[in-house]
Amino acid sequence: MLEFDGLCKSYGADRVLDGVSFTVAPGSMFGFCGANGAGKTTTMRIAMGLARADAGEVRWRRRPLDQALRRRIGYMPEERGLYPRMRVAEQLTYLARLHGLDAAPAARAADHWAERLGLGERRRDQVEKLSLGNQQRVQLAAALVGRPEVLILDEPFSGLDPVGVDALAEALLEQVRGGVPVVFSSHQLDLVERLCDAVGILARGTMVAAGPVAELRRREAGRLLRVVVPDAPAGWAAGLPGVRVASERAGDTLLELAAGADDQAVLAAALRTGRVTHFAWREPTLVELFREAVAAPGRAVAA
Ligand SMILES: Nc1ncnc2c1ncn2[C@@H]1O[C@H](COP(=O)(O)OP(=O)(O)OP(=O)(O)O)[C@@H](O)[C@H]1O
Repeated sequence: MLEFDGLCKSYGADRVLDGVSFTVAPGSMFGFCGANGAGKTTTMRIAMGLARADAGEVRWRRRPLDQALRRRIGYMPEERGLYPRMRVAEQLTYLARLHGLDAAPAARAADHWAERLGLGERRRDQVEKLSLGNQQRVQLAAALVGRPEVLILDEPFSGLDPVGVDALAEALLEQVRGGVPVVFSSHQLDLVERLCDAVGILARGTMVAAGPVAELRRREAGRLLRVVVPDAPAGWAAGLPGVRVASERAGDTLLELAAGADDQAVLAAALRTGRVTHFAWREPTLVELFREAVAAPGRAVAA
C-alpha cells in the first residue's frame, strides 16, 4: 500500500493541509481532485521530500518514505524539471541511470518510452525546441523510464492533445496492470472517472470525499431526480417543498431533493402540467459530486 497518513502543513498562518489521509493499493489508480489551491501539489511534494509536513507521513509498503525509497518512485512535478538543452533520448537515458539502470537497459528504456509516448521522431531534438505538449510527453517519459514501483504524477494530462491523452492513459493502465500504484492529480474529471479505481476530492486542505467512484455515486444517489414533461411550462417545479431545480431545458428537468422531500408530490405536480415521459432517480456524475463536495465545507463523503 501507498499510504498518505494525516498530512498537515501550514505556510505561516495559512493551514494548507489539515490531516490529509488516503491509501492507494498496488495495481490501482487514484485520481486526486480538488479546486485550485486545495493542496494537491503540496501533498505530492511532501511525498517526494520537496516540502516538509508539520505532521503525518507517507509510507510505501509500511515504510516511511526516505530518499532511497523515493528513488523507486516515478514523479512528475507540476513545475516541469527538464534540462532544456539536452536531447530527448540523452535526457531520458540519463534519468534512467539516476534510477539505477545500467547503460544499455537505460538506453533501451529511453527509446521504449520515447516511442510509446509518440516522441520517436523527436529523440534527437533538444527539449527546449519541442512544443509544450511534447515537452510534457518527455516529462512523462522521465517519470516512467526508471521502472518505478510507484507513480506520483502532478497533472500529467494537462496540455496533451487527445492522442497524447490516449497514449498516456494506456501507458498508465499498463503500469497498473503490472501492480504499480498510480496517483495523479487532475482537473479533467471525465478522465479521472474513466481511469481511476478511486478518487479523492480535496477542499481547503481536507479530503471531503474519497472512495471508488461508483460507490461515491451510489451513496449520493437518491437526491437527483430527472423528470421529463415535454409540454411543461418552464419553472413548473420551482417552489415545490424541498426541491431545488438543478437544471431545466425544454421540459427536461433535473431536480435535487432535500432529505425527506416527497418524490410522489413531485410526480403529481409534473402530471398536472402534462404527460410525464421520464421520471427516475439519477446517480450524480463525478463533476456534480465534485461541485457538491467543494461547495459544502465540513461535509465529508467516504465510501
Ligand atoms: N512555498 C509556499 N509558500 C507559501 N504558500 C504556499 C507554498 N506552496 C503552496 N502554497 C499555498 O498552499 C496552497 C495549496 O497549494 P497547492 O499548489 O498545493 O494546491 P493545488 O491543489 O495543487 O492547486 P492547483 O490545482 O491550482 O495546482 C495554496 O494556497 C498555495 O498558495
